[in-house]
Amino acid sequence: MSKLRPVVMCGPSGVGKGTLINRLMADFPGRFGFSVSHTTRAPRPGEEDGVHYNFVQKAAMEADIAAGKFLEYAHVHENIYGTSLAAVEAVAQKGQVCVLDIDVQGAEIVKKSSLDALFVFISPPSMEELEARLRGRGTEKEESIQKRLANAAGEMAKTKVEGFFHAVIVNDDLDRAYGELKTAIDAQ
Ligand SMILES: Nc1ncnc2c1ncn2[C@@H]1O[C@H](COP(=O)(O)OP(=O)(O)OP(=O)(O)O)[C@@H](O)[C@H]1O
Ligand SMILES: Nc1nc2c(ncn2[C@@H]2O[C@H](COP(=O)(O)O)[C@@H](O)[C@H]2O)c(=O)[nH]1
Repeated sequence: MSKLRPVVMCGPSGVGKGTLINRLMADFPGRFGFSVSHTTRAPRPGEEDGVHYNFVQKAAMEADIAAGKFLEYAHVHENIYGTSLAAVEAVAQKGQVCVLDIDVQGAEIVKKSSLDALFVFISPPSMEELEARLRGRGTEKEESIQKRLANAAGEMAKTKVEGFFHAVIVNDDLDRAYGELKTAIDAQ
């Protein structure tokens, strides 16, 4: 892996984006840097402010958006999520390849930005398996699971747009999917 573009990871909630990203970061220590997003959702048990997300109040995030501090932001599952310019810059400053885990709306904005990124979509093997993973993770209340499943179809529709994603990877077997992710990153 020589000089690499930032990697934008998309896919429905619960498909395994975070799992794949964590594996990539663990396998290549110091090579990749995670873009720590801002979100107005509440932290889950075990999530650390400034590590998994910057957890912020809605009014503060809206003020920062108005001040032009975000590369992209979107309303996702009834919360606001966004990538600050500072988050991407912090990774670049360390000489690392920036990895963004964002939804499709955010990816559309990044695509139009000056960030020349590799766009990867992670697909579930089936909706039943996606639901099983979301439930199995044990982080969401029923209402949130339903919202995330309802939004999944819209996210997956974007894979039909010719040329938007450089790679679409079905995360059925984790080892195989991870191998495909590395190949896609290497092939850019
Ligand atoms: N290939 C796989 N086979 C079975 N389970 C998997 C696989 N990949 C991930 N999982 C499991 O699915 C659950 C969801 O994974 P993960 O949290 O990485 O999803 P995500 O796409 O990052 O979700 P979100 O967008 O909500 O953050 C986790 O419990 C994870 O261990
Ligand atoms: N447009 C953006 N989407 C983001 C960002 N950070 C995360 N996300 C997406 O939100 C959903 C839900 O995440 P969760 O942590 O609540 O499960 C997920 O699919 C992410 O891809 C962001 O900065 N911008």
